[in-house]
Amino acid sequence: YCDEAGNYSFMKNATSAPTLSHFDYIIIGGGTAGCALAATLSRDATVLVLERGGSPYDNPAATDIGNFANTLLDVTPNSWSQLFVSEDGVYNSRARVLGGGTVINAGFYSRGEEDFMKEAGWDREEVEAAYEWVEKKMVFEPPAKGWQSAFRDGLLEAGVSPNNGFTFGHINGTKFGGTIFDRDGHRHTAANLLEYANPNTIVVYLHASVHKILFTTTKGNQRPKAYGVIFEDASGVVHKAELATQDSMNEVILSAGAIASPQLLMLSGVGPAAHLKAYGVNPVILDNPMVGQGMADNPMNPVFIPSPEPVEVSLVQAVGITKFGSYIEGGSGLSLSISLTRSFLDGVLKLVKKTKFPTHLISKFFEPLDLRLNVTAKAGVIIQKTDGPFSRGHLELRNTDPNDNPSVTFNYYQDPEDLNKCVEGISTIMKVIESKGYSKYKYDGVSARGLLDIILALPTNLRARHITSAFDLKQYCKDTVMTIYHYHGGCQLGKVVDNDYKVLGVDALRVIDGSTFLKSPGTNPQATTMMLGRYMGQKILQKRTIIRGKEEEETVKTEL
Ligand SMILES: Cc1cc2nc3c(=O)[nH]c(=O)nc-3n(C[C@H](O)[C@H](O)[C@H](O)COP(=O)(O)OP(=O)(O)OC[C@H]3O[C@@H](n4cnc5c(N)ncnc54)[C@H](O)[C@@H]3O)c2cc1C
Repeated sequence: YCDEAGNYSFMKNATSAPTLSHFDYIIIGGGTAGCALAATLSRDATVLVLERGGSPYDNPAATDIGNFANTLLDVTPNSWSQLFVSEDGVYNSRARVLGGGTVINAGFYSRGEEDFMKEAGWDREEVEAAYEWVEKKMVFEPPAKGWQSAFRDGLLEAGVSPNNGFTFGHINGTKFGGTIFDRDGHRHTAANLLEYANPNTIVVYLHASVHKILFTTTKGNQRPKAYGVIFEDASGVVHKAELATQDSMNEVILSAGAIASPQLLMLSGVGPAAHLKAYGVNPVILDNPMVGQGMADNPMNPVFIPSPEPVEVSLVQAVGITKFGSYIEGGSGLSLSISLTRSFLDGVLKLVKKTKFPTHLISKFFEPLDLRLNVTAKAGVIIQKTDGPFSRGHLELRNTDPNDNPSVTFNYYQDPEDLNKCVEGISTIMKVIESKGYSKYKYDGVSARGLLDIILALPTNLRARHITSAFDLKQYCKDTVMTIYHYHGGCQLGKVVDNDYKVLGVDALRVIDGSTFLKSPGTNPQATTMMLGRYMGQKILQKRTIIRGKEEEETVKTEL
């Protein structure tokens, strides 16, 4: 049921959608969690997936490893990567394509830590089975060539031990993890999980932007209940999809990611009542001040290391899982077009025109550069990611347009513990750079400390630089912070959804995606996000079977 390009027969442009349709489950967002969930639910129910972006199969070269940076920096109006700038002055991106983040990310695949599973209250065996279901379809062992092996050796010399070889598991020490790039550098995405779907019971509409979740209005003490959604196609035509029957099993499920899920809940009337009223959201269905709270983004600080030797093109493969809460990852040989970088940063300038942020670093950066250049960096980049994090912020509406970015504040490094982890992380990176194992990929006489100065001069963000006479790593971490794109929260477990991912205070509505996380799982979250989609899909179907069995029993009894 797919053509040669990989397009599924059940995948259609939303312009062909009827004005009104009915399904057992309506999933908002065909992303990382959404695809896994939809494929699973379709085995025993009718499923509609509404994805605002297009198909990743339309331009296969764009998802190859060599085009990682160019695809991510393409921020033209309908590209797969939607630029946003947080109130912290850090540029960031949101996926806008079937497969979600897995289509534009760095591809590293590593399972979540034990504590994360325990805190979420998940069933261990079913978690294991759900990870395996994902891995069988789209995860590979990376090739571990020259640069990645030298980086691994440097990590071990820097004390991030033991050497745990190749594993998906989250264990302290240094390891190679999985990747969603195959040995030819082709990316496999969450959209591939739809190969598991039942083609007769699932419909995927592309370029279908959901504007609102519809609720039955409350009468007396009755809880509000979701019964459908409104979505707009690429021609601006509005469609409605409703749950097939108003029984207790059918549901609308939000899987629109950590920015859009809290935003859509608010636009549909679920959120802090005063804030919603201020934006004219009507009716307010439920006052829940926790919607949009607990937003977090793990800070990332990079170090670029020009290399005298050629390096392979690699994204994340080796990782150091330190005991002090910093993950050290790296890539090499990234190529990017300077004119695309220019248009990306022009996009940033447009978004921040009227804000407090200084922009001189951006203009200075382009002065010596030829915009026609395509650069393949003979260099490695090593980054530290702070785990957790403890620092948290919030999301607020900026307007009522679901296609626009809401206002997001992450408060990077506000918590001193996060800052300490960064300092230890950067110190470890400096040891890796100075190590014997890494020496082949660093020019003689270049010091790790000197490489940090390069980053201070680059427009890695819009934050002011505070150059002090005595070099201060804490200040360096704050000034050069970037995102590793692992933002999460906004519809957190226990605050907006219960342990079954049902939205508190309303019926027939769940949120299943990264917005429910209390912290970022594992070194990188995509493994656990896809696993969650599969795991919850299975749980929902199990419950459905039990309820249906009971209903059939009741019918037989009544007939007798
Ligand atoms: C550049 C980058 C690099 C990364 N690198 C890695 C990595 O190497 N390893 C790793 O594990 N993780 C990585 N991540 C993080 C990981 O990819 C994300 O955490 C994960 O994909 C989020 O999954 P999700 O299901 O919560 O949201 P998403 O995958 O973003 O899915 C949300 C979907 O909802 C759709 N949507 C939103 N609003 C609407 C609407 N109104 N109507 C209809 N559809 C809508 C979006 O288009 C999107 O497809 C990276 C992310 C990025 C961006």
